Amino acid sequence: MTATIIDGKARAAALREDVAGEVATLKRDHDVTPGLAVVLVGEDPASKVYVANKAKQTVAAGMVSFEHKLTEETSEAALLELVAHLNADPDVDGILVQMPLPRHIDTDRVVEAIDPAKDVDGLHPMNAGKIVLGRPGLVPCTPRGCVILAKEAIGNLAGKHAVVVGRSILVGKPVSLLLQNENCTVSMAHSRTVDLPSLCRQADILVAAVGRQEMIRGDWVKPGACVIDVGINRIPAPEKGDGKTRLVGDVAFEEAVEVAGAITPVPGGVGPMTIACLLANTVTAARLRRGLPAVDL
Ligand SMILES: Nc1nc(=O)c2c([nH]1)NC[C@@H]1CN(c3ccc(C(=O)N[C@@H](CCC(=O)O)C(=O)O)cc3)C=[N+]21
Repeated sequence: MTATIIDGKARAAALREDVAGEVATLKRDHDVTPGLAVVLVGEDPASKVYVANKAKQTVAAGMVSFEHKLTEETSEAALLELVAHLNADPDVDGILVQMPLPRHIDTDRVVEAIDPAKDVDGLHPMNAGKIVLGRPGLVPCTPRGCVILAKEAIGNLAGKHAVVVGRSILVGKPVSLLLQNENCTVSMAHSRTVDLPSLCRQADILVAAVGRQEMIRGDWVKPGACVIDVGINRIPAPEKGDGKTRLVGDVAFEEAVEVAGAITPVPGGVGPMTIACLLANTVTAARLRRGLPAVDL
């Protein structure tokens, strides 16, 4: 059996269309154009590419993009000052500070300085707390993308056993909570889990968010399971030419595709959903900030 490949690129394009429709409605009915500010500190090449993609897709959806590129040497105080400025700017509905930040900057302090109402990354403790409580709020983008893709593949998730491998603040923890809110039975696995392969084999939904290339093998996958691969690992690809690289996930795709019922590819799976969900959160933030009800996106 060969798994259905879950087309994250197509699902993300559909979500961006919905976002563009809501942006047009906001403009028509309320004369509001949502604005997203993205802050990049330093010269990390991968981050630069992501930030450029975010800006392009923000504009394509009809929103305004504000890009702030700061040097690697930027002080924490200067970054906090920029965040305060963006918090106060009425044209800014969403603020995203690209991670990772340089080592001399305290990431938690920066995240906590962002107005929770503008925290389109969903990382502020206030928004994290709302997920725990199952209350509506701004939800982290990659975890939300995982849930949307799982639903795309298997529909209602209620009663499914989801195994989440990885417990990071950015993905593992929030995706576990979102899956619980979808009425899954969730197991959270991590580096100290005993016999990880056999736990994974019990998963109807297997979410791989460890950041280790191809760690999850085909024989860890229950036949017919839905596999969501969050990993974005850039590895050398000498077959493509000198110095070239390619992306691989946390799942050994060629093995898992033979066993799973549905699987996300890397690239073209969760990655594009992350940016589409960021745009959706920006619309949600723009509405809520003006006392308008959130729309389902
Ligand atoms: N504050 C913050 N929020 C983030 O959401 C955030 C961040 N910092 N720092 C870095 C990670 C990483 N991230 C990705 C977004 C899109 C793709 C994506 O679109 N990937 C494409 C391929 C891109 C390529 O070819 O390089 C794909 O998987 O098909 C990947 C990774 C967001 N992150």
